[in-house]
Amino acid sequence: MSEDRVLAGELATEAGHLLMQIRAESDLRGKELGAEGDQRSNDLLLERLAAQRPADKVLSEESADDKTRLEASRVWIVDPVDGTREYGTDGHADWAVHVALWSAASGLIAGAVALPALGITYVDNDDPVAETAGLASSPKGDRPRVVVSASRAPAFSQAVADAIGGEVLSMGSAGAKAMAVVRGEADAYVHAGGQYEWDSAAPVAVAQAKGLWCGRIDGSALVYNQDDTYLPDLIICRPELRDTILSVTAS
Ligand SMILES: Nc1ncnc2c1ncn2[C@@H]1O[C@H](COP(=O)(O)O)[C@@H](OP(=O)(O)O)[C@H]1O
Ligand SMILES: [Mg+2]
Repeated sequence: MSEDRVLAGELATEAGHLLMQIRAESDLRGKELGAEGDQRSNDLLLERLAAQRPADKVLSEESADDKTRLEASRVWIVDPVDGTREYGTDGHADWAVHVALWSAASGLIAGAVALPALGITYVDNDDPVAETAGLASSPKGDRPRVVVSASRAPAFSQAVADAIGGEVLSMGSAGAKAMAVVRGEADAYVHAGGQYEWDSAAPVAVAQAKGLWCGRIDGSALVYNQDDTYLPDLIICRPELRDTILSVTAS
């Protein structure tokens, strides 16, 4: 495995441990716990990246945007807590830490998504993934599942599910939803209406490495390290579902 990939996995896992510890020891809940977790996870990730990859730039949800990244050859794109709302709510495992590495030459070249409450970190290699029960409430049945945001589901969610003869499943966190598809608990993750590069970079790096199709809802490619980091929609799905899903979302 590349050293960058190993580092991405270590950092996401470490930040996840810190977040679990904060959640266990703190009296804070809700937005306040989310803010505390965001800040301390961000501090850890920035400190470790500065020490281990001093020449690289960082784009983080929780840091001021340093635009020198636009001329950089390597940029780490991190989300210290994805699914902040769920992190702040007892009983939720659908939150994640995202660490991705983008290069000017090749786009996303490393990515890790930690699901700390499940004790799993996924990295963008081609290791087989166990279809263990994780975030979905019941075992997957015969019908395909489309996983969508619990709070901001796209208007076309049900139409996508109908098109593939399946059902809609709600869950928090872009990373958790993408990993549900990686694990086989869902068949597609669709989103529209708003998101940023850090929400999808690491999940997409992992999903692509596991053979899933990733793109925008109009079928175009997801492009990272842009001046405007708004990247409002995406699809992550089993490749054989791509055309059917796009026939709904692209129209
Ligand atoms: N309409 C929207 N506008 C901006 N960000 C959005 C969004 N819908 C979802 N997101 C972001 O995408 C991530 C996953 O959302 P969801 O859990 O609803 O699927 C969350 O990241 P954060 O938790 O890092 O803020 C959330 O803020
Ligand atoms: Mg996020």
